[in-house]
Amino acid sequence: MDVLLPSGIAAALMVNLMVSGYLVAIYFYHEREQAFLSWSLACGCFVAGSLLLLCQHWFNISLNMPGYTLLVFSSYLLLRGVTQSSAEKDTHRWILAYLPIFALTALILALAVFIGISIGAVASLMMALFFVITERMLAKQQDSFVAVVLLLRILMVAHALVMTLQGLSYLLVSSPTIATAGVGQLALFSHLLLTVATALILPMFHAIREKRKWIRLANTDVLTATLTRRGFFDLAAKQLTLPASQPCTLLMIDIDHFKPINDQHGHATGDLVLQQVAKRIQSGVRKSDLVGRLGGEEFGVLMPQTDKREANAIANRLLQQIASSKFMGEKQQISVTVSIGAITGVASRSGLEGLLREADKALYQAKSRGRNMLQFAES
Ligand SMILES: Nc1nc2c(ncn2[C@@H]2O[C@H](COP(=O)(O)OP(=O)(O)OP(=O)(O)O)[C@@H](O)[C@H]2O)c(=O)[nH]1
Repeated sequence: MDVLLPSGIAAALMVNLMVSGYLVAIYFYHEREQAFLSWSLACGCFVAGSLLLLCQHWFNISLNMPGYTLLVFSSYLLLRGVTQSSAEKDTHRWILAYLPIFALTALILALAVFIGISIGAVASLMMALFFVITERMLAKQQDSFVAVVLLLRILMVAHALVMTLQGLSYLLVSSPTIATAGVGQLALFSHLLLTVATALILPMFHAIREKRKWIRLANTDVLTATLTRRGFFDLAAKQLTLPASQPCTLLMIDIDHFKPINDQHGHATGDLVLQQVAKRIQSGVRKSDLVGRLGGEEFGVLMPQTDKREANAIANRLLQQIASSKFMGEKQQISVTVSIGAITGVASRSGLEGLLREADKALYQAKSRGRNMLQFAES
């Protein structure tokens, strides 16, 4: 055991140093994405903490406090990297955000020493807690179904269990035994596995998230936060591959006499009205319906599993809600109406192009019949 543990530690330290360098390289390559710096620092802190704990045996001085503080802090940094990677934008300057946790960790460990509890036990249990929280953070994310993330979550849970076991063994066994040394080796092996898997998986996990974020941004209209024309077409085409018997309805909604609003009140007021009408449309349909801005003041709504009767009720309610609302312009309140062209078809049989053509014709009829009305296309 005595021979195995130091060589195991040496291997763990070297792997951690290499992974730390690898992650810091990715940090610079990814335009200083904070998550990679946190993960790199996590490995660095693990190495520094372990070295301090080893040094105290060689130089016969107590370095338990800084050593264990760094080890606990390294597991916090892993968690921090996961939250940074899932946030749209990390607003904290990292050094300021990290300091309180570092100080708190040191304080808790000092308290443990003060009341005579094993510092190794408290540190191990705190690390287990951070691994559990990290696993929970990963589970909450939309991408949790990705196999690689699932593997990472399993490793987090396994490592949390090993750290808990180590913490309990420190608590229950007062002097080192073969059993505690065995748990120590298990913890080291588990840590190595986690570090290597983390180094392999986290960049991939981050790349998947980034790709999804960019796709979402590319598909979202900046002004109205509805889908862009392209996003609407992409998602609608997917929706229309539903089972053959499912009815679906497409609405084309166009604001009436929008040009005079721009001309009289200015483009900024026109933009405000567009935003508010878009919000009204979104809140008037189900979350599962697709709402997109197909042109300047024209919106498309695809409602899966919606027959003509239901669509009629929804569209008429939208007409009535918009006509009775006052929309805030730059200086005054504005009233607008919309015209709606609609078509109900059978999902898999109706191509999107065909539905759009028919709904557009119906919209044209609604406009020419006087506006502020709903017109269904003959299906
Ligand atoms: N403020 C603002 N105006 C826009 C935007 N996109 C398009 N428009 C304006 O929307 C107006 C559309 O005018 P038209 O197509 O003539 O239609 P309309 O005046 O609404 O008349 P009808 O549709 O026939 O009732 C044009 O003046 C465009 O400049 C935008 O993003 N913001």
